[in-house]
Amino acid sequence: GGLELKGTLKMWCLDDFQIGRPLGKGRFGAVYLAREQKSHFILALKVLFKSALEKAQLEHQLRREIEILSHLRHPNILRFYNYFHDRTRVFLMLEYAPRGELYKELQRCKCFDETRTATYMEEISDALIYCHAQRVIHRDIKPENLLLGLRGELKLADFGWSVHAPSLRRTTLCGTTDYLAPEMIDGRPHDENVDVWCVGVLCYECLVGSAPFDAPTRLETFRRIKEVRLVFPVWVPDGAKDLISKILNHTPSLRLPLKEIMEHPWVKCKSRRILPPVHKDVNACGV
Ligand SMILES: Clc1ccc(CN2CCN(c3c(Br)cnc4[nH]c(-c5ccc(CN6CCOCC6)cc5)nc34)CC2)cc1
Repeated sequence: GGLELKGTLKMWCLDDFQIGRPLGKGRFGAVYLAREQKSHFILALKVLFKSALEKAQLEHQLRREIEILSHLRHPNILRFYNYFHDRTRVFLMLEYAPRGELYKELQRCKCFDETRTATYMEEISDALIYCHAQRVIHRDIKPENLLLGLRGELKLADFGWSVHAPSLRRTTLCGTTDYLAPEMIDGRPHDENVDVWCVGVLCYECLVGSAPFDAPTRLETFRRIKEVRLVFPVWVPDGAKDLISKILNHTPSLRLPLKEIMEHPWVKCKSRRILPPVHKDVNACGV
C-alpha cells in the first residue's frame, strides 16, 4: 500500500527514511532512492539546497512546483507525495520510476520504433490533457524531464517551469533550446499550445534520434524554429510525418489539439499503451 498516514497531517523528516543510492545529481541538489522505515515504501527523494535555490531566486518557482504537483494525479505524471525541509535543505517525496530517464534510453537505442514512439505520444498527450484541464502548462517537455515506469510507461516529471495559463515568461530561458516554441523565443504571451509544440518535437526526436531544428549554434536553432524548417529523413513513415507536420505549426492555435493527436490514425494503429490497474488511491502521505 501507499505511505501510511499517521494521525491527520503527517510531518515527515529525514529520519523516516533509509537513503539508498543516488539516482542523479542536479545543479541544485540530488535525487536518492529511499525507503520509508515503517512501510518499506520505495520512493525517490529529491534534495534541494536552500542556499543554491536562494542564490538563483528559485524559491518561488519551487513553491509553485509543489503547489501544482500536489494536485496532479495521473498514471503518466510522476506522483508527488509530500515535502519537508530542515535548516539547509528542502526534500521532495516523489514516485520512483524504476526504468529511469527517457533521454538515457534514447541515447542507448539511438532512436525508437513506431510502436514505442506512438505509445509515448498517446501517454504524454493524455497527461497533458489532464494538466491543461486544470490550466497547468508544463512548458518544459523534453526527454530529460520524462521518466519510465515499471511497464515502460511515460512519467512526466519536473514541473519546475510549469505555470497556470495564460502566462508571460518572467525568468530567463536556460537549458536546451531544441524544444522551445516560436512564441517562447519571441517572449510573446503563451498558452497551453507551447506543450503541444513540444509533443511534436518529441515525436520527431524519438523516431529520428535528433531534434528537428537541431543546429550547430543556438541562434541557428532559433532561426530554424521560427521558420519551422522541418526536414524528414526519407525513411520516416508517412503517418508520422503527417502527425508531426500538423503539430509543428508556427501559429499556436492551428496546432493539432492533444485529443486529435491521441486519435490520429498513425497513433491509433501503432500505439500499444497499457494502463495500470486502477486502484483506490490509499491516502498516501495525506497529499
Ligand atoms: Cl536536483 C536534481 C537531481 C537530479 C536530476 C536528474 N534526475 C531526475 C529524475 N530522477 C528520478 C526520479 Br525524480 C524518480 N524516479 C527515478 N528513477 C530513476 C532511475 C531509475 C533506474 C535507473 C537505472 N537504469 C534504469 C534503466 O536501465 C539502466 C539502469 C536510473 C534512474 N531516476 C529517477 C533521477 C535524477 C534532476 C534534479
